[in-house]
Amino acid sequence: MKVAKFGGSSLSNATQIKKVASIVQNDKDIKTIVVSAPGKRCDDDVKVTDMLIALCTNKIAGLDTEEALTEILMRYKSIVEELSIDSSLLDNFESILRDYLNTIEDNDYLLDALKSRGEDFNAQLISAYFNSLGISAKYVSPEEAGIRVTNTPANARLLPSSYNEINKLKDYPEDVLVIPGFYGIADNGNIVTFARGGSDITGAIIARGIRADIYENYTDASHIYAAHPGIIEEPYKIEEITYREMRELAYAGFGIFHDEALEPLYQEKIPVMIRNTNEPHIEGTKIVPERKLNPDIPVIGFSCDEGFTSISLHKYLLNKEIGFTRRILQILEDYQISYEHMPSGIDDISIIMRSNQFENNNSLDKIIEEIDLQLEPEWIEVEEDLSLLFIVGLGMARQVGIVSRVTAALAEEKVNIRMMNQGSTEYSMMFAIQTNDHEPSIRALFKEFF
Ligand SMILES: Nc1ncnc2c1ncn2[C@@H]1O[C@H](COP(=O)(O)OP(=O)(O)O)[C@@H](O)[C@H]1O
Ligand SMILES: N[C@@H](CC(=O)OP(=O)(O)O)C(=O)O
Repeated sequence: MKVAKFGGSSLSNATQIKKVASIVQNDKDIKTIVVSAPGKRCDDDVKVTDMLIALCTNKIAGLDTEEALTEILMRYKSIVEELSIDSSLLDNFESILRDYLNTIEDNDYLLDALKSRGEDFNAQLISAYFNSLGISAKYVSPEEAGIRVTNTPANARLLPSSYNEINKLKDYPEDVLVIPGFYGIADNGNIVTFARGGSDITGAIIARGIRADIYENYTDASHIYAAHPGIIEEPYKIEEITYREMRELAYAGFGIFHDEALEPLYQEKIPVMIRNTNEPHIEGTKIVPERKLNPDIPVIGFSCDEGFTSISLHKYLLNKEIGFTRRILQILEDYQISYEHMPSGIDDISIIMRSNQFENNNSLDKIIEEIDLQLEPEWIEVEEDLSLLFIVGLGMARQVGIVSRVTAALAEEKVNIRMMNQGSTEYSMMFAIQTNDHEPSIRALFKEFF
């Protein structure tokens, strides 16, 4: 039994939805599908999720919402008309959006409720379309499926007790269940979304809950490649990759699969196939607990993510000062900031954080002030335009000379390594670099290792 998740690129218009129907018709093992909101139809298009966010932003700013609302409804109208399904669905979509805009007072919950409709409306219309083709399908809302989550807007976490309820989906008599991705229901009834790209998370949760044999993640790429295909023209196709390797790469830039989606699958050892809706005959990349193919190649992929800020501080005899790190972390906690890495030397320490946490507030300045006041360092330096580069591969463990190959390749491109980190498991190395070195670094490493 399979769970298949179709991403926004696979559902961007009626033509794409027809391809999805054909995949489902040709594979009787697919019993449940999880769907995203319509994605971009071309490079300069806008995802429905982003249109819904814009609608909410206008509402909160007290601006006119009619134009944004109409544009969203037009996206669905064009799909409904081309698929020749009952157009009364559209009236229902409109009244739901209007109802949310008029009744939800808290801005964070309004945003999540509106965002969730992208996937919810798509699931309803896809289910209707499947039935019109003679596929016995049922739309199942996350509430009915039992996806219970924490009451943390835009950052839902599944309540583990949900799995028992989700398991009951196996008993539905229909051939295919169609479940909207990206959100769950909090105990007080609020709609709460996962992080952006979170339909992968719903897919993984459903796969785990019903103990699927395989979780297929359909997108617009036939494989996971060793480096971002937008940077390397003909990247190496990965046939098999382990959960651990994928976790590291997905964390920093491999946007093809959400890093939070691996955890539920890893727990039940459910293999993941990355497949292409436009080329369903290609088998794609398999994410597995242990890989049998190419166990000895040292590096399996490189990823790089932009948007990091570091605070570095220096103080003579810092290493002797008991509680120094704890006090820094306490300051971060006071401002609700999470950190990603903390490279250190005997007299200096750096804290690397995602910069988007400082958007729309001046907490970075306040944190620096607070550190200065409480810890009295000799100097503090802030860098706001950092990227984190990851070199990943289980085969790197116990191999001598990998770091020197990496640093030599980066040196040749005149990339200045600002900080570096390697965990004791030796399957991942992190280098902090300046953002304008992102693409040259990936190209240099690809040339060195593939
Ligand atoms: N290493 C990689 N291998 C393949 N695709 C990648 C990689 N890194 C990033 N991508 C990008 O991920 C995209 C698919 O993810 P996404 O746009 O979220 O798809 P969907 O809308 O189907 O969920 C691909 O089009 C590709 O540009
Ligand atoms: N639609 C949501 C969730 C999602 O997973 O989308 P996609 O499959 O297009 O990455 C978003 O844009 O964040």
